[in-house]
Amino acid sequence: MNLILLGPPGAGKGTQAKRLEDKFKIVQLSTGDMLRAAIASGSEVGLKAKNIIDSGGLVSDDIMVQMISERVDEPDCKNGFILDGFPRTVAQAEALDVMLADKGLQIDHVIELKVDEGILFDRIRTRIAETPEAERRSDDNEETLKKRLDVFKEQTAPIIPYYADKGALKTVDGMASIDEVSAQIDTIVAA
Ligand SMILES: Nc1ncnc2c1ncn2[C@@H]1O[C@H](COP(=O)(O)OP(=O)(O)O)[C@@H](O)[C@H]1O
Repeated sequence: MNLILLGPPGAGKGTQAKRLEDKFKIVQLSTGDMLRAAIASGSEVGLKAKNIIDSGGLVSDDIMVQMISERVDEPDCKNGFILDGFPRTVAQAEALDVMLADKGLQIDHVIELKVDEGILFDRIRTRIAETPEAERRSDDNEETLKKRLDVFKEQTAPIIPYYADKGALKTVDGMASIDEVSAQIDTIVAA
């Protein structure tokens, strides 16, 4: 089973992806985590990505599509995967369709976690406050947060109608409790 989790920063994609990993023995592919690992390793992609991420912008579609394409080919993805943070632009969504078709794969469910903007600010502010500075993500700060939400609205939100038009989109109330959100997702994937 292959899934896409969609939603703005702070929507709870990572939390739900972890639960889905355990429940269905499929792997979470978080492009944010993959990029942070690339930065930590000092790879060429990491060097290109660092300043972009710290400013709240988006890494180029080419780099991201290549990164996901290679990752999906790894053996641990054979049971299925959860895309978290990808696609983030309509161009990425289109490239994903082509890439998966080439590999003979498909997405089974596209699940949007819907959360009001004010709540997102509160959640991320709490995440910042509760994480010691040394462990904090370099893009978890007030200035970058606003930029990340703006980038989501401008560049990522258009993929919601992209999937809705294909009849592939399921929307979940991301403001419900973590357990309720999981239950809603379970109902969708069981259908
Ligand atoms: N698919 C992608 N395309 C372009 N940039 C990405 C992508 N995924 C992650 N990034 C970069 O990594 C940053 C952190 O991503 P992520 O951990 O998913 O954060 P968020 O908490 O905003 O969902 C993004 O702000 C962006 O700079």
